Amino acid sequence: MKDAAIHVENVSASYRKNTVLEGVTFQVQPGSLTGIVGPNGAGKSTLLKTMLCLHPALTGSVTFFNQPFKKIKKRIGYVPQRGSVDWDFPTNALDVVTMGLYGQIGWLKRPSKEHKQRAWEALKKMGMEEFANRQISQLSGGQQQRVFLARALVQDADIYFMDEPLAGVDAATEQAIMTILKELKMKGKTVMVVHHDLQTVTDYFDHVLFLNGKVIAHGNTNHVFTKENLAKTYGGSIQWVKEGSQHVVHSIE
Ligand SMILES: Nc1ncnc2c1ncn2[C@@H]1O[C@H](COP(=O)(O)OP(=O)(O)OP(=O)(O)O)[C@@H](O)[C@H]1O
Repeated sequence: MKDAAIHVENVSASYRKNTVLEGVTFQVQPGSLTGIVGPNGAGKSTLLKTMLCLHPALTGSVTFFNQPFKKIKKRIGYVPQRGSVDWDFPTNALDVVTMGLYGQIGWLKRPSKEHKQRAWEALKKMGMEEFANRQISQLSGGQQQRVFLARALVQDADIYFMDEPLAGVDAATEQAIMTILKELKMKGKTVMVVHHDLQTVTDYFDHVLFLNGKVIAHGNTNHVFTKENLAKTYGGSIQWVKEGSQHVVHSIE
């Protein structure tokens, strides 16, 4: 067995007295594309934040390629939930993407022409080059999401965490983002994505982590994405609907 890209052991987290995560343990292999699913309030965003030291863990440990976050943070990319970002911050799309390079540039140094060129290329890859000089507050939600993806890409990380990158984007943006995520996986990168659309889990992800305060199930999508695990995770808040000859799952939260 290869060294785990991510090893989470017995992690618990809370907001004041409200325990949100309890005894979360799992390992993720390099080169996998994992969907994190669970109902609203299950702790999915908190899990990402705790792994990235943006929220304190009460217990447990998290390592990436056997190293703590602090030692390896330049190799980790994060796309936060769109709603958690201050989009009024006065900056343009190209500068947001260039920020993804600050680990390499150094915070007090100015980006070189080559850095700007790399940022521009990442924007281009996301089909956003014509918006390079546009203030981020003047982009649509899907365009903002593409800019954040470009920022993560330019970083050329080994591990990526993305919090609902597909929320509220149109079908074309969804396909563009999924193409990029599958390319990252093909290059051997490890990607974990918080995801809400249960219908696309089997198409999009090779692994799935069912979370509801604790890990309900985790593993290869073909083995783990079952009615039983969906019921254990969502309780009564899912429905099976007959579409043609198949039953398809819908979340009704
Ligand atoms: N900053 C905060 N202060 C207090 N409670 C919080 C805070 N952030 C989240 N919570 C609570 O922690 C729980 C888990 O929230 P979290 O955002 O991690 O869930 P989630 O699974 O990502 O939910 P969703 O699918 O709705 O985005 C919820 O009950 C939420 O109300």
